[in-house]
Amino acid sequence: MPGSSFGTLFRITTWGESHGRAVGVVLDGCPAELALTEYDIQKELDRRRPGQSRASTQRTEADRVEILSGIFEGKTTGTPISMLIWNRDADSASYDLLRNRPRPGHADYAYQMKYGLRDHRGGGRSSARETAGRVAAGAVAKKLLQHFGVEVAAFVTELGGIKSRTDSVDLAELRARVEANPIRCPDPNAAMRMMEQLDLVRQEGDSLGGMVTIIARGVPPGLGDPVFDKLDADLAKALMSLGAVKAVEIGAGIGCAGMRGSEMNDPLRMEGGKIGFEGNNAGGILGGISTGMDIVCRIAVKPTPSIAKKQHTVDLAAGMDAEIEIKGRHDPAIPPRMVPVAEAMVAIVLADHLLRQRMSRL
Ligand SMILES: Cc1cc2nc3c(=O)[nH]c(=O)nc-3n(C[C@H](O)[C@H](O)[C@H](O)COP(=O)(O)O)c2cc1C
Ligand SMILES: C=C(O[C@@H]1CC(C(=O)O)=C[C@@H](OP(=O)(O)O)[C@H]1O)C(=O)O
Repeated sequence: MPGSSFGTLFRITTWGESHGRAVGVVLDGCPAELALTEYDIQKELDRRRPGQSRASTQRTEADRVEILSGIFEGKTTGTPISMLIWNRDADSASYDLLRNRPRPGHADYAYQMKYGLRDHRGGGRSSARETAGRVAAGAVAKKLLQHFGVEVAAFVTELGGIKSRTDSVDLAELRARVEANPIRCPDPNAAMRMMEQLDLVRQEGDSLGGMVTIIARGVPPGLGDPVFDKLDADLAKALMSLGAVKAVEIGAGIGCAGMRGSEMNDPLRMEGGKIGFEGNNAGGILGGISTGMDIVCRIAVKPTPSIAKKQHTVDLAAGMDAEIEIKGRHDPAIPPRMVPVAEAMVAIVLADHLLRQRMSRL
């Protein structure tokens, strides 16, 4: 189905709606003989699952994965891997009054303009519930990357204007600190202040935005393409394809505009017989191709559009101005929930390019 698939050799198609029976993914192109268990998938889905803290939507879903195909006796078979996650706690009645009233900031109006009709219960395909399929496929990508010594970790670096300091360089330690608090910020002081701010804003019926950083370590040099399917271009598309992401930065990102060449360039040098770089403003990518340095992406995530505060909208059936009060269960801020989802998208792009790179040289 056009618009539902992503990737070239490691290709995913997600399916399902937030208030339909289930959501899921078909992953085609994963090589055979990759050791893979249900637990590998479940542990990533558990990180994404809604309803885990007051920083998240109160919709409670177990999100147990059912693997329908592509795995035999703990290994991938090389055939399409199909995975299903049931919807058990959709509260569709909370959307009854919104049938003809598009939510400001959400996809409702544009979605209706595209298809001419719309299942008004939840965001349908534009709901973040769709990302469960991406995270399931991302878990397979992570397993494949592990085989090549590549790891991916994401964390919240800013929420509601509160910025964090991140000094840890060890990804395992970083990950432990990220999972230690519901904000998923590795700086415990900043995380505490972010949560206080979030509690205040939630009480006012409002929401917050923020920034998420994603690091990929151990990526071999040479992944990507010099034109069009540049690694940074594919990462930007993957991350921008997530709801609420409004900007993607690689390395120095937007800050590069104010720098001089002598500040921006990362000089090369020999380090113990190997070639290295003195800095990483490039974010691990030059000319669309990985350099072997950490790949560093930052995404700007807008405040959750579905807020409890009364807002102006229109009534599409009556053709009149109207007011809207949203009663459903929504994330007061998206960045903490974005962490496993952004990791999954980066892992999928890297897995795709790893497989492509194996075809580009004898
Ligand atoms: C992980 C994640 C969780 C989200 N949670 C919510 C939510 O609870 N309520 C909501 O209205 N939007 C939520 N969104 C954002 C909407 O899905 C998104 O704003 C909508 O699809 C419109 O897309 P756009 O913001 O990119 O224009 C979430 C997005 C992500 C990625
Ligand atoms: C259900 C999830 O998050 C949902 C993301 C979402 C949205 O509009 O993006 C809206 C809410 O869902 P509902 O359709 O029930 O109003 C959130 O609860 C999930 O992530 O699994």
